[in-house]
Amino acid sequence: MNYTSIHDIDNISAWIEEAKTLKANPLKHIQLGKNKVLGLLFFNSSLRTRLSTQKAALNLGMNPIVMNVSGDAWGIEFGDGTVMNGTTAEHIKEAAAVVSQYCDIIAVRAFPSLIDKEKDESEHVLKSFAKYASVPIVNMESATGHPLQGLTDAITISEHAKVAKPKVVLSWAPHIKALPHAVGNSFVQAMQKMDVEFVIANPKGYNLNPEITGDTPIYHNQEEAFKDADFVYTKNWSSYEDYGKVVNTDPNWMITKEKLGNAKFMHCLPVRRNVVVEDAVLDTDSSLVIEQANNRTYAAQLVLKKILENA
Ligand SMILES: NCCC[C@H](NC(=O)CCC(=O)O)C(=O)O
Ligand SMILES: NC(=O)OP(=O)(O)O
Repeated sequence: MNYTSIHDIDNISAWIEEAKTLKANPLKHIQLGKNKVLGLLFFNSSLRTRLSTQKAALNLGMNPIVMNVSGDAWGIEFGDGTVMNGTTAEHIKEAAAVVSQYCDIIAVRAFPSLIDKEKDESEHVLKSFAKYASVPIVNMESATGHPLQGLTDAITISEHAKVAKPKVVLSWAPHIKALPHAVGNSFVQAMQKMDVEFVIANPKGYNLNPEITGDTPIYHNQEEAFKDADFVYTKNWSSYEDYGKVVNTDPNWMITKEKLGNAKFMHCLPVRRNVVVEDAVLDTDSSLVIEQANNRTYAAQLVLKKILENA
């Protein structure tokens, strides 16, 4: 069993309930991962994913080993039949096979280029690991998805929902850099599986991949979208249409306390204060961001537990 996308969740309510059970008693399955090794390979920066996934492994009695692949490892070639006379020193065929001998599960973080849409959408890094590794693969944020985050967010919303079918808004917010679509995509996919009223708010030119958003309503008017919201999940992403470009930095899309009203604020972190969201939101009880980051441990622990049980 691999965990590479929100679609790998067969029954989200059951997964959420099991994650809550793990959270209540995190060390209950400390024997399950005994003598098993989790390899964490990072092609990009991380704070939460790197630490919470290790913590999850430790809670299951596994031994995590971590590598910053970009920079520390040899440059990995992903192309088939490439004459490797350039900057890459070893092929994914060898790298994945070798790492599989050291690890019982391999977790990978590899962000998109945001330049070559087709290549990013092919998920060539994650898929190559899945193809050439002989052990299960976990996605720690790939070009198009961040399913550990999406599962975390579903757990957090379930914990904080005060009504049977809460209204959840995914809102784009400004940022100075071109950011990936992965977090937004996985959040959309998670909410589509939940019993919530779900809408998206983003400026024109910022619609996410329509194959992912499907029939989820998209508003270009933030105020209208926020009406009666219980949860406002905020994230910047670059344009999908004009792939990887920053086509709008309108500060009026920043989340303020006034706009939020009684809704809870959510963000995957890291967040740029007073660009994406004002201090007045993050520094009050309206913000769930620290609790979300805590739930990363239990989402990862649930995924690792399911993989270990399947092995
Ligand atoms: N893993 C959570 C988000 C990671 C990444 N954010 C960033 O790159 C923010 C960088 C910055 O603010 O400089 C993203 O949007 O996918
Ligand atoms: N939310 C999240 O994935 O954070 P990191 O990028 O710090 O791992």
